[in-house]
Amino acid sequence: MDMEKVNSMDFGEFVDVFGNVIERCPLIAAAVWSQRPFSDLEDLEKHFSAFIDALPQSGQEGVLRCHPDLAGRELQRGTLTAESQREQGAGLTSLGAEERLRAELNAQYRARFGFPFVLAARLSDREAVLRELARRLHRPPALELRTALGEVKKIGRLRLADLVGADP
Ligand SMILES: NC(=O)N[C@H]1NC(=O)NC1=O
Repeated sequence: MDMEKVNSMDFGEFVDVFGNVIERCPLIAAAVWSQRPFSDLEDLEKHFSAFIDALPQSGQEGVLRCHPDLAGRELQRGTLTAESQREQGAGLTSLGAEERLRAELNAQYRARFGFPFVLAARLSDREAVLRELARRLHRPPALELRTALGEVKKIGRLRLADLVGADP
């Protein structure tokens, strides 16, 4: 799909295609549509990021809360969005002690910060997820909010590249 095609999309089509660039936040795609035309993929990506940056803290936390737990119950139940399923399904299924430790750390993280632990799964692997969970769990909340939003943007960048980089 090229940029000319993206810029020619009507509102409904744009939200259908880009509505899950930010997990379960089609409102962001809806707002970005108003800012077309986009010069290239990077420009499109900047608009998604800028929208997130401009949100008040409650909105930024809301964006994070729209994410499923990483390798959590939804992965096992198969109720993730198609994008999340692809990202998490590849390398994050595991059983037994590791699974329990990850669930426990995910729960501690959510209890401390009030949003789920978010990490771009496609740029990571099982061991790194556990390492990062343990490391980020004890950081100051303001710093952690910034880091988590950075991961949301990385996930969005990869999803956009899948969509726009793809052949028509
Ligand atoms: N919680 C969390 O990080 N979720 C995700 N990460 C990712 O790469 N895809 C997701 O759904």
